[in-house]
Order: sequence, then structure tokens, then C-alpha cells
Amino acid sequence: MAQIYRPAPRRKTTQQQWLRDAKVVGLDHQGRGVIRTSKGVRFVAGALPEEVVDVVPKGKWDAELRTLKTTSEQRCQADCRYYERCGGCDLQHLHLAAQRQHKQQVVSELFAKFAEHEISTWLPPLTAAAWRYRRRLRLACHWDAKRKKLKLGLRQANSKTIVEINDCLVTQTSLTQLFAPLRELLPQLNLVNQLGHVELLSSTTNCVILRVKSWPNKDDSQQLKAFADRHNVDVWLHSDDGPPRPLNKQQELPKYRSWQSELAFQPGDFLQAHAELSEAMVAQAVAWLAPQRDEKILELYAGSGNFSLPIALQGAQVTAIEGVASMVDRLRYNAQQYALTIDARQADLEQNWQAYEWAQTRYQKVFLDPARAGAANAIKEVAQRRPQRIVYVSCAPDTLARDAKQLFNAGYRLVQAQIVDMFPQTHHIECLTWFEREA
Ligand SMILES: C[S@@+](CC[C@H](N)C(=O)[O-])C[C@H]1O[C@@H](n2cnc3c(N)ncnc32)[C@H](O)[C@@H]1O
Repeated sequence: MAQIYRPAPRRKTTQQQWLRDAKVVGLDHQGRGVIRTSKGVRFVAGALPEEVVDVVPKGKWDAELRTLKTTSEQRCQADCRYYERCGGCDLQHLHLAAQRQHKQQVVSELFAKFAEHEISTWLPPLTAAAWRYRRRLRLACHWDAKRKKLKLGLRQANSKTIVEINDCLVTQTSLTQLFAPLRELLPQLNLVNQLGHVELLSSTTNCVILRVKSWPNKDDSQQLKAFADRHNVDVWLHSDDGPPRPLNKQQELPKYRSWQSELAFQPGDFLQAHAELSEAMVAQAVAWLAPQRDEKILELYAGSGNFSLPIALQGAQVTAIEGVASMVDRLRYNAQQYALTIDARQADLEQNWQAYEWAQTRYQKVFLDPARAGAANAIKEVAQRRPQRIVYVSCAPDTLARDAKQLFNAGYRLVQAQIVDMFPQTHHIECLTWFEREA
């Protein structure tokens, strides 16, 4: 028989390579402990600076915490019973004061790294309730048709697995109280097998938004109406054929409070997570912006007018730009309710501004509140127009530091910075900054 060459079968590596007694040397901007190994750094979720840990490498950059050999003085017991499994909050094991300090430090470090700037003008963080603050929550759903069982909960970190929860300590109770009634209602609906997720919103009226593939039939509509009456909520349906629509066509738009104003919005519109801090943040931004009567102020990434109305209420002439056309409609509607003339326009701020008529005006001050991607193009366009003052709110310190570099290069100085504790118990960071043109 002919001999043919066969490569030796690869030995299965059943034993994972543990890294033992690793010292945690820092906490990164995603709230993960940083360890140094012979092959570079690795990130360990759940570990804190100064702790000694045993870990198992995971992927290229991460490591899974297996044993905590020593614990930091800043470590505390996580209050939530789902904490170990749920991917919602990831910093509950760090004392609240240390969380806030960490967030400020992250912004300082990113400014040093990306903008070569040392922040020396920090104001103490803006803080409010650290629990029961969330006014919107998205629950993942899965209907097991064979077992006729519904899973409703939050996803595990970096996984599709749904952790079923009966409470969420960072979410307002008026929303968590709906978990049990929803578990009862949803399996009775014909549309249960096409549910994507359920979103809960707390505003002037609480809203339940069902992500579905098609509009409910008569039977389901009746059950949903009865549910809405019983629990004093508005039900909205979001199907593939457009934006969310109310189950009851006569239903008015819900409203949220901003500083000195109340604004209509539609489920699906952007809404700041922490109601109390959103108002405090708007008040601080308006104080820094110090709008003067008839002064021309350009507002970018305006949403449905959370900052636009409070700025315009001070007497300034506001031009507000937002990318989503329907939110621009809401902003105009909200301005009308207060008899304010806000020039609200739809535009993609990441496109070149040459063709935009509003961009040809000279503005004394600019306010911006971009999404996590930051304002890579917009900040260059703003700097070229040389406004005297820029107030920038950011929910992503890395893109903020990148954009700040453009402003420093264009001759701006950072007057003040302040952390807004918008997302306690999580690594997410909100930061307010005020820049002034030097020359
Ligand atoms: C962080 S939210 C802020 C909204 C508002 N300032 C508030 O407090 O409710 C960012 C807003 O920027 C808008 N946006 C994102 N990318 C945009 C772009 N390229 N051009 C214009 N608007 C954009 C989003 O639709 C969203 O409304």
C-alpha cells in the first residue's frame, strides 16, 4: 500500500493559558482594568487599578477575570442582582465618587494624548440621582414558539443571550413596574412571534414601543388598548414601513422637560437618558453660552430642541441644524408653542458646508452636541468661521479630544470643562466644554 504523508493532527489546546498575579495598572475609557503582559496590554472587565488578578486571555486584546487576588479600596458590592450577567451597567463595582473621578481622569488623559493639552480648569462634576434615573430602556425579546415561552430582558455584554430581569436599579420605577404586566400580555398577542424588542419611555406619559414586522390585527389591537388603559401608558408600534406610530391615532405626542420649557417628541427621537441631569446640563450650557438679545447663535446636532428653546428663550437668534428631518419638524413645532422664531434646518453636518445657505451667516457663538462619532467635519467648518465662543457637549471623550485638537490648532483656548454624570454605574461619559477664541 502506498505510503502518503499525513500531517500530525493538531493537538487540541484544552487548557487555557492563565496569566497569574497580574497587577492592574489603570482603568480605560470603557471602564476595563488594564494589565501589562509580556506581549503588551490587555483589558480586563471587572478589574480595578491596584488589584492583583488571575485572568485568561480572550481574543486579541481582552482577558477574562478569573480570580481577584487582592481588592481595591475603591471596590464596592454591586447592588444589582443581575450585575454579573447583564451587560447594562459595567461600573457598579466602583464607588460612585471614584466613578466620577475616573470619568474626569479619562477626559484629561485623552486630551493629553490626542490634543496635547492639559486640562487645568475642571469644575466639579454635575451630579444627580445615581439610581432609578434612566427614562428610556430597550428590552430584548425572544419568543420560543415550541415551548411557548417569552424571554424579555437585557442582553449580556458582547452576546446575544438575553438575561431575564424583574427589575433594573438604574431605571425609573414607573418603567420597571411594567416588566411583569408585559410578560403577561405579550405571549397572548398574535404578533408575539414577530417582536423585535420593546422600548419603554418615561415622559409626560409613559410609552411602550413595540418593534414589530407588521401592524397588529384587530384582536391584538384590542388587547393592546386594554393594556394601555389599565397601565396608563401610550402604546406605539414601530414596524419596517416607517417611524413609530401610535396605536391610538388621536394620541398626542409625549413631552419631556427641558430647562424652562417642555418639548414634544416622538418615540424614536433622541432623548437624553437622565431627565434631571439633562435639565441641569442645559442650564449650565446656557450659562456658559451667555446668549445676548439678538445675538446670532448657531446650534449643531439640535435634535428636537432640548438646547435650542432654552437658548432662544434668552432672546438670541438661534439657527438650529439637525440631520433627521422629522426631528426638525418637531423642533419647529416646539418653537411655535413658545412663540419663538428659531431657524431650524435639516442638514448633514458631515458634508461640506459650502452649499448650505445658513452656513454663510456670521455667528458670534456656536453650540454643538454631536453623537458619539463627534464632529470631525463640523468642527473644522466651525473653526474656519471663527466664532468667539464654542460650547461643545460630548458623549464620547475620544472624539471630543480629537475635535478639541482642531480648536486648539485654530487658536481657541479651553475656558472650562465639566463632567456630567449622565450615566452613573456605567462607563459612559458625558462632558461639557467651553472654548474661547484667543486671537
Ligand atoms: C447627542 S444627540 C443631541 C440632540 C439634542 N441636542 C438633545 O439634547 O436632545 C445628537 C443629534 O445629532 C443628530 N446627528 C447625528 N449625526 C448628524 C449629522 N451628520 N448631521 C446632522 N445631525 C446629526 C442626531 O440625529 C441627534 O439628534
